[in-house]
Amino acid sequence: MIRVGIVGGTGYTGVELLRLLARHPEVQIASITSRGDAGTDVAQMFPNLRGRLRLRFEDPAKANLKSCDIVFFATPNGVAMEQAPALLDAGVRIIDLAADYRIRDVADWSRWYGMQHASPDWVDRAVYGLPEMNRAAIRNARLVANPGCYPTAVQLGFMPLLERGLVDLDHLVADAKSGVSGAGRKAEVATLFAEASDNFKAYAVPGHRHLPEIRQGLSAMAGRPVGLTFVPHLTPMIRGIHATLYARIRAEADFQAVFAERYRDEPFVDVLPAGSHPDTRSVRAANTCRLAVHRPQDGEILVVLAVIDNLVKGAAGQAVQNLNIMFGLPETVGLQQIAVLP
Ligand SMILES: NC(=O)C1=CN([C@@H]2O[C@H](COP(=O)(O)OP(=O)(O)OC[C@H]3O[C@@H](n4cnc5c(N)ncnc54)[C@H](OP(=O)(O)O)[C@@H]3O)[C@@H](O)[C@H]2O)C=CC1
Ligand SMILES: CC(=O)N[C@@H](CCC(=O)OP(=O)(O)O)C(=O)O
Repeated sequence: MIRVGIVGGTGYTGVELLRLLARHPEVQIASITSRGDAGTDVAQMFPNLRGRLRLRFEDPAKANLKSCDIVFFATPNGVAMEQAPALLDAGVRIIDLAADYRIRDVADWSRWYGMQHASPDWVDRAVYGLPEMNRAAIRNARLVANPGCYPTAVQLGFMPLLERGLVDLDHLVADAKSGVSGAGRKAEVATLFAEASDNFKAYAVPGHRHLPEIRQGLSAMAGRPVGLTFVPHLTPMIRGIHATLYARIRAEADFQAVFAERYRDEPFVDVLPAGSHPDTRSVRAANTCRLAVHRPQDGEILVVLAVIDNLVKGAAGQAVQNLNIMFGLPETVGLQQIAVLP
């Protein structure tokens, strides 16, 4: 059994990791931490786990994380960069669900995240954990930077077009909407029920911290820097991301066939039949990205629709997919959940 530790077990991505890993046949959860709730029974905090897990939260300062084969950091930005290096030096492999190791340009990361990087040497050695793009490198990675939720949906949606150079690379547009769990479990006015329900708004239009991450990924796919406008929105859903992507056609192709071919062997990307409109609820609680490609009015703009569950393919599910790849397991182990409808 693979011994797993989770730092930051009381947040939304933490409990999502627990939901997935509790039924993973090759994994034993050895340790899960909380600073504020050390000693509390995990199933007391998260009743969905009653009868499935016998585990207590441990103080991160006292937890024996070095005895683990792999540790997930489900913590705010800036925690893994401080704590991961000692574990890496002890031979523990790491998957960071936060952004500490996602951006290769450390100065750029510091500008967007507003802090100095505590372990810049590890940034070069980290592998960006988008399996559909980086599967081979993830296999041997010691440190995986799990992608952000918006970046997962936007990169999977644009990838087939950019890899083949089919669209104008200078004027890509990503208009994305997220459910409220994307903001985490911490108390915040913007995510109060009375603020976020029955409401809809854009935010961070001048620049969201996922912009450099998405641009970095899209530029790697295209083989040169891309121009991107990215506008996130908060919707009154609990889970889900819906990204509507726009690109001007540069070379003619059967775009439906391009998407179907690119993702034919991908277990977690579902290209819908031509004319489809994917629902966020069709991926709720599942590690799936559903895509549809449209060419409205046979015009010169392609529209790609991409939906994921921000907590699953956008975070914990993708992290478990990466664990499976890193340990040579079939990629779908523990990740076969069907989305919950209605
Ligand atoms: N929510 C989402 O959809 C997505 C989130 N992410 C990223 O994943 C990470 C976790 O997100 P999420 O679960 O939503 O966040 P939450 O705010 O819900 O949870 C954060 C967790 O981190 C712990 N924590 C906070 N500070 C520290 C610290 N200094 N040392 C150790 N533990 C700490 C908290 O526990 P305690 O205070 O008890 O110690 C808590 O369990 C974030 O970086 C987020 O950006 C990525 C993709 C999607
Ligand atoms: C709805 C909402 O607030 N979403 C979050 C992004 C999700 C996230 O956690 O992203 P990182 O992993 O890069 O931090 C936000 O816009 O800040």
